[in-house]
Amino acid sequence: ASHHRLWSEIDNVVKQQVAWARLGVGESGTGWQLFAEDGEMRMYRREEEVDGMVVDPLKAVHIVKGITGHEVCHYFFSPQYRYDWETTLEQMTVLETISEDTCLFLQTHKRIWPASQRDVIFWSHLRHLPNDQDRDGPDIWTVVNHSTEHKDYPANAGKCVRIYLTVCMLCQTRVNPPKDGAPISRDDISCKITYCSVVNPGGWAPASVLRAVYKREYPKFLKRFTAYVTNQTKDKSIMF
Ligand SMILES: CCCCCc1ccc(-c2ccc(S(=O)(=O)CCO)cc2)cc1/C=C\c1ccccn1
Repeated sequence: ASHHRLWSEIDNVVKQQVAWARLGVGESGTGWQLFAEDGEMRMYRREEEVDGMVVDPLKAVHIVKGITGHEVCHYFFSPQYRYDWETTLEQMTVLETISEDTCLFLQTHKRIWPASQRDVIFWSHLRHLPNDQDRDGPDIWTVVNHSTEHKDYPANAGKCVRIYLTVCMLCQTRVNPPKDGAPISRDDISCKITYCSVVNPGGWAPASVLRAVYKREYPKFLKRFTAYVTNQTKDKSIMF
């Protein structure tokens, strides 16, 4: 693809995020704390503060039957579906379509009492990392969202507090080929999802409020999003 102005930053952040996402949450001693479980979904966080602000990294691992990593990343990346699954979204603007797999978004999220309303500007990049180079390597589809600046939307100029985030949705598709050589159906596929996020809430917000928001909103978000993809794809041919 023709390289654009953000290309080198995107390439570096994507490589770093893929490596980070592929690190397991290890033994309990590694500081990751399981805080939510639902069926195959496990959600972990680390309690970290920067300048007295909560910036708890989050890592979720989920296994969803009947969908592929390409489908998960397609519905996570594409702006036209976002209002269907992102419940805390108040306003989303595509500031720039940089290439067919890279966009610049401005989002305002609904105010969560007692904190003030937040907005965020981030580039979003969809990438397929095929496993052809190393035979047994995993075939990965990923979307990385990473905060950036935009000259027309300076931080904290309006009513919203600007937040900063890095998010990685990393997917690996598993196929159990049917014994009788029949064509692969949705019963023969599943997707292992690793969702990582680090959000700096910008201006001050009470640690208890932030941790309560994350504890409530992240499990809801991942369950709702994956159910959305399942529902959108169930009658469509498989997008590998
Ligand atoms: C006081 C409240 C401060 C936090 C507000 C907030 C900040 C960031 C974000 C957020 C979360 C996920 C993304 S994404 O994964 O890139 C997908 C595209 O939308 C982008 C933004 C949301 C929310 C507000 C609520 C909230 C918190 C978690 C999970 C879900 N909602």
